[in-house]
Amino acid sequence: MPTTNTSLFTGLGCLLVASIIYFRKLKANAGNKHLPPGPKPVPVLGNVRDLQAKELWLPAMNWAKQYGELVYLHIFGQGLVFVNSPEAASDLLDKRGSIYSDKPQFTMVCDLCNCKNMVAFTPYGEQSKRQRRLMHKAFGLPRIPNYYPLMKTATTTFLSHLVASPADYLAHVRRYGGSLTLDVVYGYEVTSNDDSFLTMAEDAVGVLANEIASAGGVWLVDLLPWLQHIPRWAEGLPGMSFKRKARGWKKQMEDFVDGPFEYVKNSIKSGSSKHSFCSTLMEDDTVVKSSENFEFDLKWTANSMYSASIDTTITTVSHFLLAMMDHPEVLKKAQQEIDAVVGQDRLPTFEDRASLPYVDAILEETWRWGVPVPLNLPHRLMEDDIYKGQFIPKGSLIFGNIWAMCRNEGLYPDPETFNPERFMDKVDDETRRKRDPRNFVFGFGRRQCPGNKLVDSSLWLLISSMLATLDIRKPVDDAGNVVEPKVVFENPIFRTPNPFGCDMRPRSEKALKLIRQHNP
Ligand code: HEM
Repeated sequence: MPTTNTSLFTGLGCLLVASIIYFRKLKANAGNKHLPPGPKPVPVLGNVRDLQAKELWLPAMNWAKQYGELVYLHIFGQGLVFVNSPEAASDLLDKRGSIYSDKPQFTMVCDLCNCKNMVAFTPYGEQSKRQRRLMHKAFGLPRIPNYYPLMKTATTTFLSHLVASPADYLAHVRRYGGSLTLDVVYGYEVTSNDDSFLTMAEDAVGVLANEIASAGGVWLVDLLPWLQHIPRWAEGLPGMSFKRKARGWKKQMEDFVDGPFEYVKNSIKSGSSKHSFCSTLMEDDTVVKSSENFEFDLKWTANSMYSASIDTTITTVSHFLLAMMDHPEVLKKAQQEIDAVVGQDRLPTFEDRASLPYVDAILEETWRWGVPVPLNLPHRLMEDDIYKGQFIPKGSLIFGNIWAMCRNEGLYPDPETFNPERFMDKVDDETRRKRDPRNFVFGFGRRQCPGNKLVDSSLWLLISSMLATLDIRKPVDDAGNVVEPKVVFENPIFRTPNPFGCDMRPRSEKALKLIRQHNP
């Protein structure tokens, strides 16, 4: 047998032995306690064959229907728990947050690619709490109106780019998401679609979601962490190229973290800085003095917000466009509401929001129907736990099954249909609160998305302005036939559709004038 294969087989052999030991230990710990039900595993490998990288939320939904509110699987002894009901998510991830708020420390992403200080990966403890405090300071509800002017500029710039080159709509959405966050977080103004920070972010976020975290983010080195120490010569062996890849990605991630932060520091030094998350906190002496880790925390926190906002924004806007193309009657009804409340001589503003309930219902239904992060980002259980008589072992990865919650027929009858009317029904406050998809789509407990209030405002302004000024239709080919958008999901974490065709144009001369008036 050639040496290359010998090494691979030795590695797999060790994995097998390690898994047997681990699984026996797990069984011993479980004793006669009952794990939650789930698909039947095979010895040692566990449920490897049940898992798939693409659209895992679809089988996860079937498991939820078959087994109930908690489902347990394992791969090589590593427990995976799917939490399928809002009640269980609240009981475990919210109320028992002190043990359900850790994050898995995968060797590939955290150590080899050095992403361990990005907020979504930091273990639950002092550092994650410090970082979340910084974000809360800048993005808590009372601070959101400070960002309204930036949101307005980003929205009107987006509309004017869109009418100038509608075919490039996806590039404009990317620029919208990236430039708004660059401005809000670093005070940096993007001036073109190929801006260097924007491109850097797009590449780095793409590598993170599609390469480092592909196949759910689990690499052989995550299961056998000692493999991270293989010598350079071994990197050419089959299955061992991860270390060479990680070196390149680590440099890319560090440049992505350092570049925009250096920009803020230099602009503060030269006196040219704009108001932003970083500049506000850097110039606040009380904050600086209160923590010796301040600059480090700030640099990584700023980057985390930047990286977390781009794919999620693109995903949400994509679902909005798909919904509008499929439901012209919804678009029309929203335009009638806007025309009645706002008129056609100006764009909607935040003061109009309370008078535009149908537009709000469209945003809510877009979150619910689109589900940007269907299985949440996994949390890690820090201690053995028991829930309704079921044993959940310490170290299990906990997936909030947001997809199943947003497709819950009790909360949302006919859940596959995009139907904003469901949020227009007169219901009591308690029912309204329970059915608000924002309870789910931003995750849970102490790791819940810290950008949720910001994005609820920024995307409201974006979609209300699009509804006010644009017609959004399925494209038509040269022969006049409607081209159905091809909707394909390949990303393992975000439910981002692959690019699809969409025909957007000003709905009237007046609308075009309005758009041009803001960005001549
Ligand atoms: C467009 C809509 C967005 C959606 C649907 C979304 C959704 C999520 C979800 C599901 C999580 C995981 C929560 C958990 O682990 O329980 C998360 C985490 C996070 N999000 Fe968002 N997000 C969005 C936009 C944003 C924006 C605009 C920012 C920043 C300005 C942001 C910053 C973060 C950060 C830093 C984390 C990690 C939090 C932690 O682990 O402690 N997100 N987001």
